[in-house]
Amino acid sequence: MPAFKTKSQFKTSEKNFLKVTETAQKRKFIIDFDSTFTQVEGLDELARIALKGAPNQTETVKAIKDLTDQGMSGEISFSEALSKRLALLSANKTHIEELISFLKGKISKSFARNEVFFEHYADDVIILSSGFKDFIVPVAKELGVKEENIYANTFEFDNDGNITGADQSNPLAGNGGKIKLVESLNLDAEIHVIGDGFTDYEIKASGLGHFFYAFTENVARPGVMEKADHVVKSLDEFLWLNHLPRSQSYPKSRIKVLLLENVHQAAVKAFEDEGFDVEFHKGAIGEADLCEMIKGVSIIGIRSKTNITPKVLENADKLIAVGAFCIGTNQIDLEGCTERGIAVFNAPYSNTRSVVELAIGEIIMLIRKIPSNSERMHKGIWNKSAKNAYEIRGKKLGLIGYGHIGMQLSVVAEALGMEVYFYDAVDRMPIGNAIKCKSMEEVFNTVDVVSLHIDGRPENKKLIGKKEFDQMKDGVIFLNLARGFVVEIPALVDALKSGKLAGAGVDVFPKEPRTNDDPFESELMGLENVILSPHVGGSTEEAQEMIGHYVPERLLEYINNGSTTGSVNLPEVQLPLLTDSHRLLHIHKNVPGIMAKINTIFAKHNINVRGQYLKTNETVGYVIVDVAISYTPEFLEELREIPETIKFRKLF
Ligand SMILES: NC(=O)C1=CN([C@@H]2O[C@H](COP(=O)(O)OP(=O)(O)OC[C@H]3O[C@@H](n4cnc5c(N)ncnc54)[C@H](O)[C@@H]3O)[C@@H](O)[C@H]2O)C=CC1
Ligand SMILES: O=C(O)C(=O)COP(=O)(O)O
Repeated sequence: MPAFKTKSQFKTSEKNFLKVTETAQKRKFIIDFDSTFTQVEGLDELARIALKGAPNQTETVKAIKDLTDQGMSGEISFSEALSKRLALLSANKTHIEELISFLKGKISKSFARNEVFFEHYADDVIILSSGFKDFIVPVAKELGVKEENIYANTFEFDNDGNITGADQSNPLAGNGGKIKLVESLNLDAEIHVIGDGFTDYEIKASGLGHFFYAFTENVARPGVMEKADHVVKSLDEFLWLNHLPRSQSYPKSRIKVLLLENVHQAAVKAFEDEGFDVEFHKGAIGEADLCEMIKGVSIIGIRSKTNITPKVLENADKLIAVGAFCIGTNQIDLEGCTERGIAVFNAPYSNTRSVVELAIGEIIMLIRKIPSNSERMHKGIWNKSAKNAYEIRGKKLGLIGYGHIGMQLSVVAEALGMEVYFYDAVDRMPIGNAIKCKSMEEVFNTVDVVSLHIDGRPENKKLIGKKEFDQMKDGVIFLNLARGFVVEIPALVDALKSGKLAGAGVDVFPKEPRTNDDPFESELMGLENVILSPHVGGSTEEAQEMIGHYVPERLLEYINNGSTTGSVNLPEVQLPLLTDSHRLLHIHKNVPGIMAKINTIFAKHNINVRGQYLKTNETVGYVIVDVAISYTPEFLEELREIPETIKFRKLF
């Protein structure tokens, strides 16, 4: 679904609503072009294009960029920066054509998504730039800016179409150009100036502008930011601050997303592309630090090693959603999240295949005694022998836990000629030729290889100990790629040392290092025919990339549209896209009478309901109502004040 509304989705009634909120005072919006309307500086890019392939390209482009920065930050005068830059450029008209098509793809993201503002205020938006009309006009017109409202320099060319300089009669070619130009416009309005440079601030400083907004989506210049009335990370923030037509009900650049444990960059991009304020960390974060870091965060993305504990939740003053970029959610206080109306999502299938492949690989390696052979070889010992080395064909594989991973492993193992037996706490239908067992003990008594694929629910703590190992046949291969705490490590060590187990593959541990810089310790270290791996069952490029797309999609659907598809703790609702209405999302305690209270408020305020959806689970109810836009703040307040309300959001 689109993350923001396009012009056509922004219906008349919504525009009318926004009109009402306008102030009586006429406003004009003076907007800078380079690094504000577009993500880049036009002249720098022109230099890059014109000097492509030239021997001195890198140095010249850098020199031009340095001059741009010096001019923008006020270190040297504007006219000095401009004339020096033009002297370094060896550009002509064909380069300008290339630049225009490049710049059309580099319109700042928050500008591109707010076409509705430019359309609505076409008469009041002024582009004021020390750049050049030759490339600014075709780009700014893309969003509906009127050509007559674009003020900028113009190039001068020689007969061959080469740029020779700037039209010096234009006030914008000299120092203080922007001020002179605004003065000449005689604007009788409240002037709002948006830009990233010192010359933009100077309009306000000269007394001609009323407000200056330092725009930092593309470049943040501290010297300019400290002069600003407001620092805005996106145009959305500017529009929100001024109650102007916009595509985001609340600016995403004010919504903090904290991504931990090196989640795939696709996830970072998904949130950044929509303008969220993203913070990324490679490692997991411990409880004490997370209690601080979580403050002000609306969305957190974690993997298996960051614990969202009750204490963390106590500090999560703004948290709306948790994304587990993995399968397991045992690291999250799900109950606490539900009670607080925080939606939790995971990636239930994306790394299944990766775990299965690792399990198959380990079974073959262990049954052939490759780990111990390999270790000896590294010490120079050659010990060629078939003794106690077997094929997996015809061997019996026992699966404890026959969920997504267990089932897929079952299919692949059968394809390799293994017989599969399984036990699951839930009555699961066998796939292929797998044989369902009534207990773990029945599996243990039967099979040659035991592999655990249960989830990490608290009841599974120490599920496998001495008693269970004793129930297994002698010489069994044992795998744990599920969760470390489900196995009693001392009992596993004893079973390996005594020869009860012929080998083991262990990917998960009761205590795992939080980052790659922390040491790993385990009693399993140094044991014969044991494969230890650093919890990499799901760590493949394929799985991580898939997860990096899948989880943000779920989170964004929830944030943007209210859908809870795939949530592991909130009632699942798949909602239609929101058009021509406002959407109210109300999460409440699931107690009798709550819907009556909600409906009474709707009736009292005579609200025109366009769609209503309700789903409950044991703890909470989630009601979504699409309403016509003509409601009052008092109506919203009354809904919010229903005592059973847990969370209330409004989307448009
Ligand atoms: N090593 C790694 O990197 C990875 C580890 N995992 C772990 O694997 C687990 C399983 O993943 P999926 O198969 O996708 O989950 P799933 O939820 O589809 O399957 C788990 C199955 O275990 C069963 N189960 C739970 N406790 C049981 C018990 N005591 N006895 C018998 N059956 C029991 C459940 O009924 C369910 O059918 C995850 O929860 C996660 O902890 C998952 C992905 C990667
Ligand atoms: O998916 C799971 O549950 C896993 O155990 C994988 O965890 P990870 O993403 O590697 O921290």
